[in-house]
Amino acid sequence: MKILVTGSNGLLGQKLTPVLLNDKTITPCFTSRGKTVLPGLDSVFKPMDITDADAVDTVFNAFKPDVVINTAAMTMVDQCETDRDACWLANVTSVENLVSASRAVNAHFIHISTDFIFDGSHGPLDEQAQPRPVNFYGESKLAAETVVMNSGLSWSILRTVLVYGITNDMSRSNIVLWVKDNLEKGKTIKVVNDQWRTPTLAEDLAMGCYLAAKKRAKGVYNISGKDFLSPYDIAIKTADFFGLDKSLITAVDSNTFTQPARRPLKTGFIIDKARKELGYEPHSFIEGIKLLSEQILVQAAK
Ligand SMILES: NC(=O)C1=CN([C@@H]2O[C@H](COP(=O)(O)OP(=O)(O)OC[C@H]3O[C@@H](n4cnc5c(N)ncnc54)[C@H](OP(=O)(O)O)[C@@H]3O)[C@@H](O)[C@H]2O)C=CC1
Ligand SMILES: Cc1cn([C@H]2C[C@H](O)[C@@H](COP(=O)(O)OP(=O)(O)O[C@H]3O[C@@H](C)C(=O)[C@@H](O)[C@H]3O)O2)c(=O)[nH]c1=O
Repeated sequence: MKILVTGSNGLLGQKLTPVLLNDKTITPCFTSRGKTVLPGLDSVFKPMDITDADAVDTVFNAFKPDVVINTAAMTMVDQCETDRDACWLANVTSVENLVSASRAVNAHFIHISTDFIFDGSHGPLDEQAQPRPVNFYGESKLAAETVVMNSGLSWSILRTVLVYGITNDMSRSNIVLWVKDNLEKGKTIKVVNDQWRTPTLAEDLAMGCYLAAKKRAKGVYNISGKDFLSPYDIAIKTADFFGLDKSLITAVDSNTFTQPARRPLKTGFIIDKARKELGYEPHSFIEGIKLLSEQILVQAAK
């Protein structure tokens, strides 16, 4: 099975890499902008900017993937709110490019989506929940889902939530590392206690992608963690785990703590469908940060 990955330098992309390399029945092609950030990948890496339709067509026609896993996106939610053209180009126009190239080689298309397509009025949500985005990033990701659903391809849409983990040279941080970093520096942080998520270990999301690819699963699947937590809960559990000073964490609500882009209040996913149909089973949040802490130690020892 030939699998092409987009955004392979990202958090999910870097976690997908060893999973696919470990399965000798898979011939991978990892792609992202510029050079690969992972050592030893040159023979299975191709630079590919997904907003460049010609580049996408050239790589697809040469590799002829059986399955495509599209992890690439503009994921800085606040930047998406202000730079809407760049957001739409990366998150929607690019998906049109990838879908068109996938059609030419009849590939199964796996697209990664988000809880931010929902309005946060209630949660946790199953796959039938009605989308209503409250920020532009969410609008772009919902538009991308529509492109995929109307593509005529065999497709999976995997929705996830608040991904955390650590890799080399990440283009964005995540809540666990942000909390740990600030508390280690003795900085106070204000953290919301009225937003709700099911935070997702990047390794679990990568496994969900792998399971969907192996089965060429058709339809929408929620692939997230299984603990329903507020960012404040996440911060406290992170501080407890790493033995950091919890008094530096102040609980606030979303009226007092605002970001340029609105966040949906209550999301989080029900993952029963992925469990039943894909055999997906995530780590608990505590198991996840334990794994992350072990990786931090390994990185520090290098
Ligand atoms: N992180 C999260 O909390 C969540 C993420 N998701 C979704 O999961 C997917 C993966 O997210 P995650 O790995 O965390 O995000 P990252 O930001 O870590 O990775 C995204 C990758 O996409 C690449 N990319 C962006 N634009 C292009 C382009 N034009 N051409 C090629 N590559 C491009 C980036 O490249 P570069 O490194 O050069 O910037 C980056 O490596 C995304 O689709 C995101 O919307 C959904 C819910 C939660
Ligand atoms: C920076 C910050 C965040 N928060 C809260 C807000 C939010 O609920 C949570 C994470 O905020 P961030 O801005 O770090 O992350 P955010 O941009 O909300 O993360 C989103 O990323 C995109 C890609 C997705 O698809 C979403 O699922 C979601 O994971 O932490 C605070 O309470 N205080 C703070 O100072």
